[in-house]
Amino acid sequence: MTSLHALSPKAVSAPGKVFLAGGYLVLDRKYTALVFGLDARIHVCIEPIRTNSGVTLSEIIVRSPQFKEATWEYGYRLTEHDGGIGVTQLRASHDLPLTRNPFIETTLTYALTYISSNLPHHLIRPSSISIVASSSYYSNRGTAPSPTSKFQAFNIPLHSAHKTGLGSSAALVTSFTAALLTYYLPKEVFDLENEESLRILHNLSQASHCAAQGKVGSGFDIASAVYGSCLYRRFSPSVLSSAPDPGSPAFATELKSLVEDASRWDTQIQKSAIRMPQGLRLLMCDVDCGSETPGMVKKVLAWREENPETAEAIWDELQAGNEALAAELTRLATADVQNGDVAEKYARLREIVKANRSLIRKMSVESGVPIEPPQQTALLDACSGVPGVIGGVVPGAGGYDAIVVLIEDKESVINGLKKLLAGWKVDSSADDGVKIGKVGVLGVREEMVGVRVQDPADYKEWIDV
Ligand SMILES: Nc1ncnc2c1ncn2[C@@H]1O[C@H](COP(=O)(O)OP(=O)(O)O)[C@@H](O)[C@H]1O
Ligand SMILES: C[C@@](O)(CCOP(=O)(O)OP(=O)(O)O)CC(=O)O
Repeated sequence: MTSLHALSPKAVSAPGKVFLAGGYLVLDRKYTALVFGLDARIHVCIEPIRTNSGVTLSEIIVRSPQFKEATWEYGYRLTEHDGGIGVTQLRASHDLPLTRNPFIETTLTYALTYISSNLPHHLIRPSSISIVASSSYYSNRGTAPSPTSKFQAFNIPLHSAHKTGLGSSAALVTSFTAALLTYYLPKEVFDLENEESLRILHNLSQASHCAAQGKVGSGFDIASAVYGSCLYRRFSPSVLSSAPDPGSPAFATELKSLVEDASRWDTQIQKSAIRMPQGLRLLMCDVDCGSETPGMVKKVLAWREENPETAEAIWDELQAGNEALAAELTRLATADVQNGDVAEKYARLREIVKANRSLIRKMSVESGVPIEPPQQTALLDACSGVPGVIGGVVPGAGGYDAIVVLIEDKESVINGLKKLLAGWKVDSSADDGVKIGKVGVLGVREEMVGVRVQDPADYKEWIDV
């Protein structure tokens, strides 16, 4: 094997998501989801390995320098029978426990395998990879290492970090895959400016994310990490449920075919179908109380199977409401409606959000799953009463952990919400006995752009620590 051209540092970032409409529905290809990308991003910087001391020939070191003890070292080798690149975690030091990061390990295995099948006669050279995330992915308090720093250091290990639910694993898998492909493959083969490369990135990231999660979800979070805000129709679950296992004979050839063969994928991603009108924005609020998405999904789907008629009526009505929401946002974004009475301008939008919420509550009550539980109803009603707030919903699977509000993009509106939330208490007398904790405004908003190339120099202070 010969070694490739001189490799220079590369950096990439991918956005987190907020699932505005279509939770549960999107699991069925008949229905679609409205997903917004966020300005909270996960950045991955990759460069040739810096030191030769103690580094064996085929080694990739991954670090997440904002967290304590977050270094993962991997040895890699080409396996026999076309099984792809096998990745083995190495012990960074005898004093440290071996903590695994399945998202990194799996993504590395899939991406290196794909790279090696595109460069069969080249050696994959060792590299050093750093991950840096926007602070809003975690609700822990961090400190900025310098006054100009855009990121914060959290003085805790990653497993103690409290996630805010912006889709860290999907943004990580996408930017990690994109960084590896951009770094190792020549620009003629992979280039993030090119639609075909985005399609490859999407398919490969979906495969890695599913394998790391151990389940096939709808994939909306990878779609928005790659493409940014979009209207999303999922791929058929069979596309990935029959995917080959890493290391099995012919894994490399089958993965290449799965990723590249457009006829195997029936995903539909429409970027032009969703817009955010000028003068409006989304605002996320983190509720200090968790919900387990997989358990809720299981229950909702079981109820739907037992009650097909009732479910179908709700699903169809909600799909129509979600389409109306996308259409109204687009109308407001494109038509000449900038002037005029604000209350009148947003009246229809307000009605649509309200009607969709009542259908989500119906879904909750009928299925017995707390998608919009009474505590969130009270919170959303109160937020909707703040001047300048159009309305709000429980995003994605719903539950107790977050709300998203659509508001007029004015400081006074955010201040009004902050004032309301600062004093927000939910009594424990709700029937389910669940007491939600503090509600905080997350400093994130929608962003239309998906994965993008970054300047590696921007991460210098994190790579040199
Ligand atoms: N900054 C980071 N560095 C390394 N790995 C990360 C980072 N943030 C998230 N991850 C990985 O993603 C996992 C969280 O994924 P998941 O539980 O699916 O949450 P989410 O809903 O945010 O995607 C973590 O356990 C870790 O493996
Ligand atoms: C129920 C769903 O349709 C949407 C879940 O959306 P969330 O945004 O709640 O997801 P997590 O980040 O995994 O908690 C499941 C799916 O589409 O896979």
